[in-house]
Amino acid sequence: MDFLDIRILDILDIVLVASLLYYLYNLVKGTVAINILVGIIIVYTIYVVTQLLEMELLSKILGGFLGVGMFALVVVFQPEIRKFLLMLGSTNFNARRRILKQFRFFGTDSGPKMNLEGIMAACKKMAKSNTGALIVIQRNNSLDFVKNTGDQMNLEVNQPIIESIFFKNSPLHDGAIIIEENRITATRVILPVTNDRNIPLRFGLRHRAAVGITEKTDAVSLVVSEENGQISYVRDGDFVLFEDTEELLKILKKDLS
Ligand SMILES: Nc1ncnc2c1ncn2[C@@H]1O[C@H](COP(=O)(O)OP(=O)(O)OP(=O)(O)O)[C@@H](O)[C@H]1O
Repeated sequence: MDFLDIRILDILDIVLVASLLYYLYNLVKGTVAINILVGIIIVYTIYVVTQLLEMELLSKILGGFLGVGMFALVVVFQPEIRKFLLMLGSTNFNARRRILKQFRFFGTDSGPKMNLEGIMAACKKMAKSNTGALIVIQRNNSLDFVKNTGDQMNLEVNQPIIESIFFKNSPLHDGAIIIEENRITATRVILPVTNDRNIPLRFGLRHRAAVGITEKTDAVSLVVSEENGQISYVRDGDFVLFEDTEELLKILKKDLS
């Protein structure tokens, strides 16, 4: 049968469309654009149904609307399209390296191992003393576009360094730090803040910034609240729940392996 004749290219086609939809969903999640997207999907579904039922007039009207709508979409989604292209263009080569690592026979490690124990120990200590902190760990997408808002650094990650950066009287304590490949590459970074209205009001700008960067990129962020010493972990624009710091360390190791 013809439809069972699936080629490798068809599978690749499906995977590419699925990843495009995933990227798109990540971009519009939590913004008003999601409502517009749902509206378009509804109009398009009605259009397909009217075509199948051969309802000439309605399908012509909807077809015309969708045709003109394409141009309107570019205008309405201009910020999202810009972010999408930025995200695609800034994907660095760590992902490819990681995939290759999976296939490597003799498992020689590429790149330095992340000192997650040091980061967690620092977070625990800062949580005890109610020291606010915002740590962003880069994964595959480059964070260069936010790094430029802060000071470039090149420090190896360890507990005392992180604690001294966020120490209340330190000139570097404001904003976020960026960690890539076990090095702190920027401090005092200003992150994009999420527009998500579902985030509880008790969370201020530090938490909203942690969510914002993980919505726009695949980075993960750790927040220590200055107000109550609570540690939060944010991934893909959502707060990840955990019982204690031991469990959080395990989740982090899994996400960053
Ligand atoms: N866009 C941003 N990017 C990076 N850091 C930010 C941003 N906005 C705020 N911060 C940092 O968060 C700090 C505290 O902000 P705010 O009190 O609103 O956060 P919060 O989420 O209530 O956190 P906390 O529980 O620690 O008070 C600021 O002093 C600043 O260092």
